[in-house]
Amino acid sequence: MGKKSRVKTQKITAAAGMSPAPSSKEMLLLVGDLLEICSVSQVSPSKEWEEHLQIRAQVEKICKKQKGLSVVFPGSREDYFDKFMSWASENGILTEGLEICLFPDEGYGLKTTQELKAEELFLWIPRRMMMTVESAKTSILGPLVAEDRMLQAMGNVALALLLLCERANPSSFWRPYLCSLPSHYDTPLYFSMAELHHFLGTQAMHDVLAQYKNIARQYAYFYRLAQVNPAASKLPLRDSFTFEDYRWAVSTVMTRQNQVPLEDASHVTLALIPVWDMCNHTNGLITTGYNMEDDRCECVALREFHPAEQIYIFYGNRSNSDFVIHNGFFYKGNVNDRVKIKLGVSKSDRLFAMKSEILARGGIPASTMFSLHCGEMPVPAQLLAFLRIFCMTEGELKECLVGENVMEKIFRLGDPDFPVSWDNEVKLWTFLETRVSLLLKTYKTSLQEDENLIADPQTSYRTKMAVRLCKSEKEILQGVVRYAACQRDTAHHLQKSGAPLPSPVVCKSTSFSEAGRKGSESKGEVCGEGWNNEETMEPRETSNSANEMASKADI
Ligand SMILES: C[S@@+](CC[C@H](N)C(=O)[O-])C[C@H]1O[C@@H](n2cnc3c(N)ncnc32)[C@H](O)[C@@H]1O
Repeated sequence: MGKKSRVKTQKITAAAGMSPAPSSKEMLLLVGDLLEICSVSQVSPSKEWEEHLQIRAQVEKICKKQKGLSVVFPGSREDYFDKFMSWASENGILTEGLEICLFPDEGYGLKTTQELKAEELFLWIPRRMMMTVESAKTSILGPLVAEDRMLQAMGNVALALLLLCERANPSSFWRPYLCSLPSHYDTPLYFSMAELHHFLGTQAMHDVLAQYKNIARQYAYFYRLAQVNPAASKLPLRDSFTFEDYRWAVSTVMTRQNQVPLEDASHVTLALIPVWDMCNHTNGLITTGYNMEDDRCECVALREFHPAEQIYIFYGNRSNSDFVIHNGFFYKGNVNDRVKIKLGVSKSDRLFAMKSEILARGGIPASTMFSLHCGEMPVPAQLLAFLRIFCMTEGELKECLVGENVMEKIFRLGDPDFPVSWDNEVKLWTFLETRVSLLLKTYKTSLQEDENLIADPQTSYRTKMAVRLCKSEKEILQGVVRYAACQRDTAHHLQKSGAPLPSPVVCKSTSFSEAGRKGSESKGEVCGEGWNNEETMEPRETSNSANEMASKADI
């Protein structure tokens, strides 16, 4: 069926002037080499760029062979918006008062045609309209998911492959949705080498390169699987599965996925949620939840919106590095912005055993990534506790290990109001100031140079994004240096004046762990890191309270 419509979207195989489609054997060899290059683990930071060049060269070789083989829809996405919104409303999505509109900063988004009050329900999407990992299991992809451990463990990959299978099917139920999606993205997977270069020296660079490597490795793994596994014999991926296809599908999932509860609420699953995923991000609270009674995702207004205004939602507590790497945009004025910094107790430290024991009791690894935040309070409780332990004398360490109320003492280490000693305070703030000042020296450009590049109309959107990230990292780090110097001076002054240490009457803190973000854990040896964009919608009673939903949904 669908021969006629297939003509429109089917791949172009060896059209005039093009090289003939590569043989499966040839492709398997190229892809096998890619898998090998991408399977080297633990590359030292100084070698990561070199490794990336090697991966890129192999990917480019593959892409050259695959030129013209991807499925593309004719015309542009806006040609399909009317059909998409009609399909959505005919199938139970509440679209009344909503229009898709082009906005200068965020691309397409949702506009309200009516007055919306804060916390007013304006959009719902029934479960059957979502593309979920469960849809993948019951689709043509089902037999492969049932067989492959990697696909079972990585819902985001299953969703990406489902997108590609549905895109190749002219009679897909999802067609109006698929046609409405962007044809390309601004995630770093799409950056040219020249654009990527602007991440050099940033704290985000490692994650940018790791993302590319993971996706290239996944592509090689799943390309091979589609070719050799009998459970994949009926998949359109066997005839055509290009790197470009995978980069598109991964970026679609990465920039639009969300977690929703399963029907029986036992677990969560990943979902693409049509129409809702047209909403762009602003600072605020999560206002989307899952109504288990009506089995649908519901979204209430973050604040009041007037007719013709864009409706924004809040994507979650993410840094600009998260936004750039996983969503392909930089958000100016991000109140949750932060920079990662690696700190650890050296194994050659004479007091390593005591320090790591106290850290372990407080749930902090002896060596890990910490966050430095933007704003007035750049040092979170967990990092403060680490720094205090890191700088303790043997006597101070013993006090946290033996005696009464040691756990209370350990948890209090994250409380800025209760220093261990003035000497410890002076040491830890001096250490942080020095460490972050050194980090600032590794950046390749000055703030002024960044600003010039951003202001230059010749600079590409993607380059601007990388430069803005670089600039914001430096600004956060400069803020930390100023804060640490100020804290050090205050402690020094109090020490000199013989001020008594504040003594706690009631223990204020019970834990200094930072709220963990979903999706950052490693999900499999071949596939590496998750794509780190999903938020969770927890089951909830029918309610319009934005705050109630936010507290339940923002994990
Ligand atoms: C869920 S989609 C929203 C709809 C999207 N604008 C579109 O055209 O399909 C998320 C994407 O929208 C864009 N976006 C969302 N919020 C943004 C913002 N505040 N600034 C710039 N781009 C934004 C980014 O490209 C992001 O990957």
